[in-house]
Amino acid sequence: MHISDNSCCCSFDECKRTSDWLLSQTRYRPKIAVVCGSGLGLLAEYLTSKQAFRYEDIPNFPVCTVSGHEGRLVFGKLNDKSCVFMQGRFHLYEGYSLCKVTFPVRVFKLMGVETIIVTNASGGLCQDFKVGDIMIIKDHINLPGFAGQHPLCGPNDERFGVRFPTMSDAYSEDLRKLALDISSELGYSSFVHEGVYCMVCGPNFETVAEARLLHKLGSDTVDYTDWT
Ligand SMILES: O=P(O)(O)O[C@H]1O[C@H](CO)[C@@H](O)[C@H]1O
Ligand code: HPA
Repeated sequence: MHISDNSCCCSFDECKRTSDWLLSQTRYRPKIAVVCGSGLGLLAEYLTSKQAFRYEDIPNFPVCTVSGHEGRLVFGKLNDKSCVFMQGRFHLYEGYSLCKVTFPVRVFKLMGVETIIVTNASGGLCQDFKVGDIMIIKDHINLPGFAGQHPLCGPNDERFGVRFPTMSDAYSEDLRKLALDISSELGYSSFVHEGVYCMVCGPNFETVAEARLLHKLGSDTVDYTDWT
């Protein structure tokens, strides 16, 4: 059997090297990671006792090329819990491989992170949504994945996870409920929704026909990112 040499540029050892480096540079041992999407980097300012690393100073880390993504990994405390925030993420349309785009998630896993909260600035498809509304992702459609662009394609290293991961409960029901309950307590229910997120490659925004199609397929928002 011929197996093509298309090896992943972010092997277990490479991810481990980055994870070990970070753990040697910080006393934080976060169990929670937050990825800040476009314009949302300010979320990291809520952390106390911050320790920040510029992406270019972290071994093996990609760098941000998109405006609105500062390019820092910020460790700190939120309500006394250790967290790590990505101030800026990586996109396929920047020219990065999916391996590189998802590299930080693998590094977080090796650092001991158990919960990841991803945020993004996406385009609304649901007629009920208004600009600035917040949607909590309950499920997604990985459109590039249907066409073979999937970060889990290639040889599988079981140390990261199983070959065929189940996706029927990809987004924690408990965390979604918590977010909705808190939104309601805060009086935010009119602009906080739950819905289905669709990933595409970008970088062009969708045509009207494409937006209509994605909505008909069951998507409420569309964006270029949430591989990370
Ligand atoms: O998903 P985030 O990183 O928030 O960015 C979104 O916003 C940018 C376009 O405005 C694109 O990069 C799109 O993916
Ligand atoms: N499409 C994809 N990504 C986006 C959009 C959009 O309309 N708006 C912000 N990010």
